[in-house]
Amino acid sequence: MKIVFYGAGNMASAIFIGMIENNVVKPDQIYLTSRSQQEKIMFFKENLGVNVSYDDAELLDGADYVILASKPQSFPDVAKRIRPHLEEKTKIVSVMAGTQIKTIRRELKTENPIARLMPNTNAMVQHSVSGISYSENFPDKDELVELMESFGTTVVVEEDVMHNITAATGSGSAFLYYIYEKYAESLMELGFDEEEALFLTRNLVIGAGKMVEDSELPFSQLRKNITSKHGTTEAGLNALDGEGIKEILTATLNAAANRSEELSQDDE
Ligand SMILES: NC(=O)C1=CN([C@@H]2O[C@H](COP(=O)(O)OP(=O)(O)OC[C@H]3O[C@@H](n4cnc5c(N)ncnc54)[C@H](OP(=O)(O)O)[C@@H]3O)[C@@H](O)[C@H]2O)C=CC1
Ligand SMILES: O=C(O)[C@@H]1CCC=N1
Repeated sequence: MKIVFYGAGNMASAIFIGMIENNVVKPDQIYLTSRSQQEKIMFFKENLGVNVSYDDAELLDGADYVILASKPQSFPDVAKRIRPHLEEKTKIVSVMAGTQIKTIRRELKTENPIARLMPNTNAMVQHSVSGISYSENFPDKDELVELMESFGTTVVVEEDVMHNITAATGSGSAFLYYIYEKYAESLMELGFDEEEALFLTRNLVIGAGKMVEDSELPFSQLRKNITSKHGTTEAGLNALDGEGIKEILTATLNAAANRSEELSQDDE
């Protein structure tokens, strides 16, 4: 199997590191290229044993999969590189937010099978939850799912659901990290110094994550187990509701999903 990544940034590296760590592919089956940051991809070559090249003919020769992992705005340049060398057997997998299958087809001028994947950077620890949608002519869906499940779980969705998946899980961890950042800042306002605030927040998040992983209980029950009648937790939760936590999260997710739609219209 030969898997070629156009783009070796945050998302691509989380995917290939996740795949390698899980032994689903060998490092020498992975080929990386980028726009200009040779140092960065040489680091991956030296530390992981993956291949690196800027020669598109060599990269695409016999490729089973090409992973499109640049920013959507860089895709026209990426397409220019790929177009002349794309072989019929190569399946294309895009992780670009908002870029539609029909746009990828048009830019690459190809009838090759195309899938869209919306992963997240938790791929690095094999915990991405990724949406997948396929072009009609995509063969071997099972092979792709198996590859993608090497770095987490997958849900197959219609392409128009990708906007919501992008918001929910593609961007989702960033929203959670931001809440943790703000939590630590609020702890500093309570009087903890920065080191203490980060230590407390980090361990709180790790512990809560492990509870979610290990417990069969729904979130609501985990919460109820902490909340005494007329106690401190109830007081805090009432303040959270009073500030409109649900509305804030709904607005956050709508803004992200709408931006995905806008990105998809940019390339109409
Ligand atoms: N980050 C995330 O959490 C997620 C990102 N995505 C999607 O993944 C994609 C990449 O995001 P992210 O990894 O964060 O971005 P990064 O900026 O970290 O990486 C972008 C990569 O694309 C490369 N690139 C740009 N132009 C070209 C080109 N002409 N030829 C080859 N490579 C090129 C860059 O190379 P160089 O460094 O040399 O400029 C870089 O390696 C986006 O489309 C985004 O929507 C999807 C889900 C989650
Ligand atoms: O912010 C973005 O546009 C990309 C897509 C999902 C996560 N990062």
